[in-house]
Amino acid sequence: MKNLTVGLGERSYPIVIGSGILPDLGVSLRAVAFPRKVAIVTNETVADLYGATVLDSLHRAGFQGAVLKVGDGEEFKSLDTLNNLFDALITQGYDRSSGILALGGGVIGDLAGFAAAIYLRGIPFAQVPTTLLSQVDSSVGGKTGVNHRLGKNLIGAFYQPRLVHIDVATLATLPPREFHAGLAEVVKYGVIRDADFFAWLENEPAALLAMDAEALVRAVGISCQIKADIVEIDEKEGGLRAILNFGHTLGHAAELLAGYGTLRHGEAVAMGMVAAAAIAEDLGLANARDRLRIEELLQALHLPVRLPSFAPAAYLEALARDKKVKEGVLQMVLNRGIGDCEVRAIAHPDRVIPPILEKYSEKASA
Ligand SMILES: O=C(O)C(=O)C[C@@H](O)[C@H](O)[C@H](O)COP(=O)(O)O
Ligand SMILES: [Zn+2]
Repeated sequence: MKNLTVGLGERSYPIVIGSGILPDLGVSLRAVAFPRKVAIVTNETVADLYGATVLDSLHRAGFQGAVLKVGDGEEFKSLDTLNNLFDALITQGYDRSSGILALGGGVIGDLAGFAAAIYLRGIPFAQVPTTLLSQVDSSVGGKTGVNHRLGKNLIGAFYQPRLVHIDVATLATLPPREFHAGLAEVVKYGVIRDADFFAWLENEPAALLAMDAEALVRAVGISCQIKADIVEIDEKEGGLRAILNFGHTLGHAAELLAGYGTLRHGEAVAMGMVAAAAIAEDLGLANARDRLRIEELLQALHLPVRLPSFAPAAYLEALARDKKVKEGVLQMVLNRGIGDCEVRAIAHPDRVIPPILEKYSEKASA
């Protein structure tokens, strides 16, 4: 078991990581003085798998929990779903002395976190992520929100949870595609911040793919520690935090163009990382070997490495709405070799992106 802290002064919170620790959730909530009345936001699938364990753990620790279900899938990360959730919270009498607990993957965490941020102007919130992607990434750092039809995560708030409680044993019930998608964000941490971690991933794909508990706790722990270190320095993405967006610039565009729910977020990030590494290679920040190591590791982890073949103009239009655009100029996170990165202004995406799509999209490899 690992205990980490995201140090944000009065808003600091623990990340508890272990295998088989879901029944201890109530104890963790008690330790952070979480409100007694808890709305457990989840979906049908996760409720069937873990609802009873969570309710039992909460009751044993003296909490009063009730399950509120939302739809399953990225297409439900919307203002409509949020509104339905507010209907339930209001009609079921959740007040300022209540808390919201997100039980599920990234969609649930982002949606429930945003609900907690704005319901009654903010009530306490806890993250109990059950997918790899949410365990290593979205449950930590306080990015909450929903998608807009014109772009991903365009509506949201920074709102930190009081607790992140991670049981890697929940990953056993994930569909393989979902598990593999989460590994993309794990690889991301190695590329942007930790060459040794990247090398360990290259050596241990089998242990990870076999969901060895020790390997999982290690991978989730290192990922969360890297993320916590970055968030502590730059909570609201004024600068450094943008590096967590490595692979996301083209990745978000691909998700949007394919239609939300078609690509898993991690799959799109995997494709986007290879494309970003190719741009880094063209600019002399990294070499072909670095790009190949990233590509080979992603493939070993069963991830796709070529972007879907949409018209370059469609990609450019989506990129123009990227949240990292500053005064009209696209900013991309590019790797400096392996284990380091920087944010670069791309003054002429119309010159940089089409040749990359030419080489790193599905059409190119057909
Ligand atoms: O926490 C962050 O900061 C990240 O950028 C992590 C990303 O992996 C994650 O996908 C995040 O939701 C992207 O946020 P966005 O602001 O680029 O939409
Ligand atoms: Zn991401």
